[in-house]
Amino acid sequence: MKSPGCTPRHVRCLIIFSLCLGLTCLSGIFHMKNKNYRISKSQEELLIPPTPCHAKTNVMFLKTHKTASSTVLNIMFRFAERYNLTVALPADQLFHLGYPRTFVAHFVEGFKTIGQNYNIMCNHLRFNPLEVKRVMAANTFYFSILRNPIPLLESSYIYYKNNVPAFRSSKNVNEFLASPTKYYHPADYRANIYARNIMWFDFGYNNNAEDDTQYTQAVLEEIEQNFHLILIADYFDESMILLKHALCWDLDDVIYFKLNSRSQDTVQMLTPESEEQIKAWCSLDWKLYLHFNQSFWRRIEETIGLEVLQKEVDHLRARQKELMETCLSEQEAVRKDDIRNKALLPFQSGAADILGYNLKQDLDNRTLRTCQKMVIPELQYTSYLYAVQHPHKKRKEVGLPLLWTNLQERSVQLPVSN
Ligand SMILES: Nc1ncnc2c1ncn2[C@@H]1O[C@H](COP(=O)(O)OS(=O)(=O)O)[C@@H](OP(=O)(O)O)[C@H]1O
Repeated sequence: MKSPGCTPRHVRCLIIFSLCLGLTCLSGIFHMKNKNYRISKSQEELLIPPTPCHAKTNVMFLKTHKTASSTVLNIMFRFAERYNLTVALPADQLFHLGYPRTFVAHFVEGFKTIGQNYNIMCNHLRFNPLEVKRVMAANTFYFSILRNPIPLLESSYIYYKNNVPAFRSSKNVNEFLASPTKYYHPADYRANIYARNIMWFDFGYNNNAEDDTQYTQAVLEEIEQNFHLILIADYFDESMILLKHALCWDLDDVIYFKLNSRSQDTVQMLTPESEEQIKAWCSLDWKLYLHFNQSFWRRIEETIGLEVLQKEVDHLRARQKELMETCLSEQEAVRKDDIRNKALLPFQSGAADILGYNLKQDLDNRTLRTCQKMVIPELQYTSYLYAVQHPHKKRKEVGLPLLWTNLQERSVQLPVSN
């Protein structure tokens, strides 16, 4: 017996409708492959399909100093190349966006013609939200990275030993910290920024301000409003996983080789007194770090959870190891004098021996290109991207041999030496 109103035409409609529904579900499943999905517990329990997310391509990274930020810049540049994105690069011969001057839009190459159409911004600058917003699209994701001020100050001391008056005039980092005001003179304010609360300064605030609770609280709140995410360099791998989720990127987008690190013999041991002194001398940075270290772990607990985090960190490390075995002659960074290809020599500064990498000799062209991008230091990569994006401008000079010729910059794949 047929149910009322169930004519052959209705049956055909029902079959067509079911087919469409099936196809829609199937296409959804294929589309989901290799993408990240935020699955909340309730969704899991109810077996509701997770909401897909789309990789964010408008991203601003505030590159703070001595915080593993060169490694992050390398990740950002590789991502920009992968998706053919426009990077807000420093104008003319500069390698930073006007630092230490407060950022203004015209520090960006091509701003007058390109306007508010840049996708990625990640070279050093002193943050100034209104001017950055003139360059970056309205839906831009803002993030930055902080490091424990104790190892950070030691790192700064060695790296800026010759440039910063307060460091130059002291014998070593412990002597400086025993009585910082003896070496840190207010008259040298500009040249001394790396010697006190450098992260506070990079975020655009006064690094010599009085540590007053109301003021610091207001600054922390403002940073929370301006940035979607603050990473912690001391938990770099965990940071990369959190970033990957926040941006809906693939794991391979956040695989990295550590860049801009020092040889162990150029690291000075801090005394316990010096460590305590840093917390007081750089109390603004100390507060900044404590606050965002706490929110970093809270964010992990509220989003991916510690268990998933650990699994993904393990994946990241396994993939990194695999890539190191593919790319590198030695399975680690080497001292500056041991870097064979001088085109891959990182910028050297102060009393630090900044390490770099040697690539394997017999890599095929495609692998070689991938490996070169993993190890190319910040200045060389900035100069290269600038030449690609602004072919009619004079190339930024690094003073080292070129890794890629001009032809290759126009994406012509030719055999290259490593
Ligand atoms: N992945 C990862 N994890 C942890 N730490 C890392 C990582 N990558 C770089 N580094 C360390 O960061 C220091 C360099 O920081 P920056 O690249 O920000 O320096 S710079 O301001 O751009 O010159 C430098 O610290 P020091 O070696 O203590 O000087 C690097 O060793």
